[in-house]
Amino acid sequence: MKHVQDTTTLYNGVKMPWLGFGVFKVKDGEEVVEAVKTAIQAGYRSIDTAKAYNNETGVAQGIRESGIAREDLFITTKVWNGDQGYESTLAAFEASMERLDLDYLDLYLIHWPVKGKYKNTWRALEKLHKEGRIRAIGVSNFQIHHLEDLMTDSTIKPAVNQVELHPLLTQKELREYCSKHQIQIEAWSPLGQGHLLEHPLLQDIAAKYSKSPAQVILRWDLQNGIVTIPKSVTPQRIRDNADLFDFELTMEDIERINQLNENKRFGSDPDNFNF
Ligand SMILES: NC(=O)C1=CN([C@@H]2O[C@H](COP(=O)(O)OP(=O)(O)OC[C@H]3O[C@@H](n4cnc5c(N)ncnc54)[C@H](OP(=O)(O)O)[C@@H]3O)[C@@H](O)[C@H]2O)C=CC1
Ligand SMILES: O=C1CO[C@H](CO)[C@@H](O)[C@@H]1O
Repeated sequence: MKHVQDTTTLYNGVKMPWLGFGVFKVKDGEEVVEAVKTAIQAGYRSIDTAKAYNNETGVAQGIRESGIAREDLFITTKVWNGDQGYESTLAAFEASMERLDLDYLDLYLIHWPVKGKYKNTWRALEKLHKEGRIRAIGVSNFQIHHLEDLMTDSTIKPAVNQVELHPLLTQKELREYCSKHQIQIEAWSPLGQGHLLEHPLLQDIAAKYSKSPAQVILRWDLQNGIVTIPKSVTPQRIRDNADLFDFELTMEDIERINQLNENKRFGSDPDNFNF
């Protein structure tokens, strides 16, 4: 990847930017409007929201005010746990599209693998995809066993699996499984929600390249073939997190970062969540 707008090609041919802008915990209204505008100005072309983030309306306003053409953007939202099931997912999708002020969506994800529900939810996503309402459909927080189960009797396989992934949770097995099945891995909380930025090894590597620890982690994602979606409401950080294309980590430094894995989660465990 050489440029902020470079893309990965999903197995169905859809192009998805390697770098996206996450908006979890960004308040609807002025905060999210300004953050989205700043991100688009800094070169981000992908925005990751969810019904659960309660800011789809503000995301839409930020996009409108940025003046960018719709076809130049890649918008992701997600079906929330309480909406899972066939009919309720179809209704939740229409409500998200209304709030997002869109007539097609780039990527719709099942937010969490709700037991007994996610297969019927997937049927709804397949229908919307076949109708041309969504360019790519995928999942989030799916472990290998959830993916195996989903793919045993689905006609379309997920194009993306968005999971918690950062240097303390490198998800090696899941990444290998997804790579084998041409499912693009996308990292949520890539900066460990900000907790990883004081890590001595990351600070050491950052100093060597005259970059920040955040930039080192995001570059580690990109060089590992992982789509990444850092969040910030701080204009300078939004810009810095997209300034990743003037340096390259050596294989040795990538390996040093890989060794930090502790299987440590900052978020919930997909096998043991309760929302
Ligand atoms: N599918 C899922 O279940 C989930 C998906 N996500 C998605 O992933 C996105 C990213 O994850 P998120 O949990 O937000 O956490 P991140 O790992 O992106 O970290 C965000 C935190 O790091 C701080 N930060 C960002 N950039 C820098 C920087 N350059 N230097 C110092 N601090 C920095 C931010 O502060 P500040 O904003 O104050 O600048 C914020 O506190 C979410 O916004 C959401 O879109 C997240 C969780 C779950
Ligand atoms: O994306 C996420 C952030 O918001 C949700 C809770 O409000 C989380 O569960 C989820 O993983």
